[in-house]
Amino acid sequence: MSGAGAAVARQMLRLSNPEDVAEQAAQWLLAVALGTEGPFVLCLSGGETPRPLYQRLAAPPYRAAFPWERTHVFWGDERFVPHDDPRSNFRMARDTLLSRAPLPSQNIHPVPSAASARAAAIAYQRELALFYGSEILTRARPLFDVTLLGLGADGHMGSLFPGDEALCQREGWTAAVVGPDGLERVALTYPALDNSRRIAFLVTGAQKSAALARLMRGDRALPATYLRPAGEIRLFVDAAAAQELETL
Ligand SMILES: O=C1O[C@H](COP(=O)(O)O)[C@@H](O)[C@H](O)[C@H]1O
Repeated sequence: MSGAGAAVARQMLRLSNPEDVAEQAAQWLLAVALGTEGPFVLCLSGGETPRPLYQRLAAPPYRAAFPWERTHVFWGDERFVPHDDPRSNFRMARDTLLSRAPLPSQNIHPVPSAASARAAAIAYQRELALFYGSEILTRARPLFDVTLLGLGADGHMGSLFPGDEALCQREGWTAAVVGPDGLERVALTYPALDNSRRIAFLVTGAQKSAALARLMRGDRALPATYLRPAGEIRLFVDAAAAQELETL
């Protein structure tokens, strides 16, 4: 696990439904992107939860207002499947956002295709280091301006699952992991995720309420409990996901 370290500022926005979550997250992302000088480096989450956010960013008013030409996108994790596979996190972002927004193609940095998940993880770390300009991360100059993350009902975030040995990785920025469903994946590890200026979780739906309550209780089995980014952690949460918080 990452170090327990000093407490990190967590701010939760409780919203009515997934559409409100997407709208508030889009407004916040736009404000952060416009307030960032030079390249705006965004690490995307996969799965289903961010779909409405990505669709919103690719539509008015965000499409015209967002500084796409200086935005670079990476992924916090990827399933080890071809980019065209319906399970691909790249494909979800491409279909909802990247094919619709005027983002220069050289600013899109998917987890590379490779012969194995391990080779993909190594190639992805190389791509990240090339972009960052160093193989050594410094918190004074974070790799990502914003990292988006989701929370699985089983408590995973990105492709870091409770109990996985990748949680103990202190040096490498990426890892090849196998999820509980047997699917191989490429995950960013704590060294990379923590090298974010800000982390934002999008958490919607009743099926996430137990995991969210565990996170807010500081459950030590949850990978998200150990995140220590350079700045804040923001949680955009809908009412269904928040329902178990009342019992805390
Ligand atoms: O497998 C994954 O799961 C999480 C959560 O996905 P969701 O569909 O419940 O939103 C996601 O954040 C991650 O990127 C993805 O690979």
